[in-house]
Amino acid sequence: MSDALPTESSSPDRGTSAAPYDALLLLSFGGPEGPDDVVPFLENVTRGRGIPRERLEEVGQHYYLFGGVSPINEQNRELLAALREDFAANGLDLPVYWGNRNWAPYLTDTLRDMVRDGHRRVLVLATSAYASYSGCRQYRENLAESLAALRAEGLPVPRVDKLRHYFNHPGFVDPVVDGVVASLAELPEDVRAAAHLTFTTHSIPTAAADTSGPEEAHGDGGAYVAQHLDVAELITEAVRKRTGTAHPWSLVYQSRSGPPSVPWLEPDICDHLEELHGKGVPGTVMVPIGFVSDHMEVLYDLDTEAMAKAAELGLPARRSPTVGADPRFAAAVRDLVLERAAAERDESPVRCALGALGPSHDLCPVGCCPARTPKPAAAGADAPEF
Ligand SMILES: CC1=C(CCC(=O)O)c2cc3nc(cc4[nH]c(cc5[nH]c(cc1n2)c(C)c5CCC(=O)O)c(CCC(=O)O)c4C)C(CCC(=O)O)=C3C
Ligand SMILES: [Fe+2]
Repeated sequence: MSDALPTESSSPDRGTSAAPYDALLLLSFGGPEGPDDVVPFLENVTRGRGIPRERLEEVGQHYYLFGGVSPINEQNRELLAALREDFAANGLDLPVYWGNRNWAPYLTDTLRDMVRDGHRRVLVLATSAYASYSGCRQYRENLAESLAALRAEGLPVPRVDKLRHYFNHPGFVDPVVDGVVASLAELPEDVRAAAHLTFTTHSIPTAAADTSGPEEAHGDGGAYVAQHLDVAELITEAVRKRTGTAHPWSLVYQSRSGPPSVPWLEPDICDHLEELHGKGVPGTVMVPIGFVSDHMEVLYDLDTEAMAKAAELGLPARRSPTVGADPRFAAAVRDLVLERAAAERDESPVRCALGALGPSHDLCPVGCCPARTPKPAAAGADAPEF
């Protein structure tokens, strides 16, 4: 159980051995890099997922507004560079690769390269910090599918493990706190002290939220909502320590898709901005804690749509940055890699985590974040063959 693990709020010295691992794989979503990529990208994302055609056309327009380019790939290149730099500077000799679910470089191609380069024990960093089907199990399904493809090609199949959820690692949280403090300072002085912190994340179907994480661990909203609430609370407290102000806050949702008949997590951020304004709140900072970089869901759904809503209401608003390629995040990944490597060597490492929930599990338990239609998933307790 995670609550029995020794926990620290800052990283201990862990040495430099990643053994038994021989490579790290950055696993992400992928995004289009030009107008011709947009439709094939959206087809990849939505294959078999029942998203209405109108929603797809609408989301396509979001990408065309930015020349058909999502910033996510460039941001992952920057994270890759930050990881390599941090590892090299700290004596961690572990090659880092990058593969995506929905766009080149595709996961299967990257894993094939890794195997050809001789790697057999691969650790995976997914660019989602929380538990959920979309942010965790779906990546594990992608891994299982790619490993099966390699096996079908007659290649050796590496063993893959996935790093634990890092939403409450100080290297993920601290840069966000800095960003919130800076964004508050950019609000007009007369609204700053009473400004509301609007924490935001991706909406998902309530059924997916309720079943996220280990089944027995959480109530309504599952691990997904519980983890976001924990992060929101600890960021608010860290901001209070820095500014002396206990800002009121809420957790809201964005980027909903799927048919209206299916319930998703609410309130939507734009409805919430209206509500805040109606209650006389003088200003807000939107804090996208659900995302690891300022990709399209941030650039469009927050910077374009939610900002337009705030302007329409006359509500002063700022959007604080995501962690991106912050060197503290790169150092956090190194800490998590060394922690997991030590755990694999049965060394009972100290786990670094903030907040009330404690460090997340290393190995997703059987049935964690279930899919609507069960598929093989690698890197979990229900996937011993990988
Ligand atoms: C929890 C979560 C994260 C965070 C965790 C993580 O990062 O993994 C996330 C990230 C992202 N989602 C992204 C893009 C899209 N997500 C879609 C659709 C969906 N996302 C969902 C959930 C999540 N999504 C869900 C439940 C759906 C419905 C369909 C389904 O069950 O799959 C669609 C289809 C059209 C639409 O409905 O919007 C698109 C285009 C991009 C790329 C942005 C860029 O290009 O910069 C990123 C990082
Ligand atoms: Fe998404």
